[in-house]
Amino acid sequence: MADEGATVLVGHSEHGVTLAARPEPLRLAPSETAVVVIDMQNAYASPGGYVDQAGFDISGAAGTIGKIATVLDTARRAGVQVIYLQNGWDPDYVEAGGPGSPNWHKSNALKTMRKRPELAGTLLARGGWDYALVDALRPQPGDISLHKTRYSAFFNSQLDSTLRARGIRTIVFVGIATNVCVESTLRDGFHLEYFGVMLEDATHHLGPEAMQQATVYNVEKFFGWVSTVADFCGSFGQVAEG
Ligand SMILES: NC(=O)N/C=C\C(=O)O
Repeated sequence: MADEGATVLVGHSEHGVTLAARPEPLRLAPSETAVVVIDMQNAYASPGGYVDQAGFDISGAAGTIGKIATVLDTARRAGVQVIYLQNGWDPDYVEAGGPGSPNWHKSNALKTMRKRPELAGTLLARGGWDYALVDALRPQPGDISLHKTRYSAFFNSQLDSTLRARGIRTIVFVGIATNVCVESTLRDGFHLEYFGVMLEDATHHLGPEAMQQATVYNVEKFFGWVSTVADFCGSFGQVAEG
């Protein structure tokens, strides 16, 4: 058993990099690590997108975009797989589920469209502006893009098979929202035996600031590790330059 506070060795990481993280550092092989970008769509990060229309404060969201771009640049140069997730449904909302689905009752996008019929067909519909990734975070050659229809990116998606086929053991999470889709996916990943790391300053919450801190606590104490953009780029940047 590893000592409390000692570096956790993940997979074949003998010649890997050490990432400063809480509650302890991780030793990671770049080829067994993926950065998963959760839902950096206009819906979640742009004025006029779904969460803005639904009445959430999105003022902090824009600040994550540049940080995520920096992380992705370092990851690609270090040979770390970049995987984008996009949340939403077909334009007819069949994938959203009807009244028999809890999603139909809880999704604030669906609720907002029911309350404001002029928005019907616009929010989180595949092919539309709201569903699209923000311009500054367009996938690059070699990146993988996956669709998801529920908060957890593992549910009814290609994520698990995509990761397993590439021997990925560690998922580094960035994106929105910390306390909804990021946390749901990191928790499911934990139960599927993935090591989950959340970069706390490259994620943004929905709701009060306490939500961000609650997820940071949950991840650090129960489900994974918490690190920062500077630490990620410091560690994996050495591989990128080497
Ligand atoms: N990406 C997310 O965390 N989404 C949260 C809420 C929603 O999609 O309604």
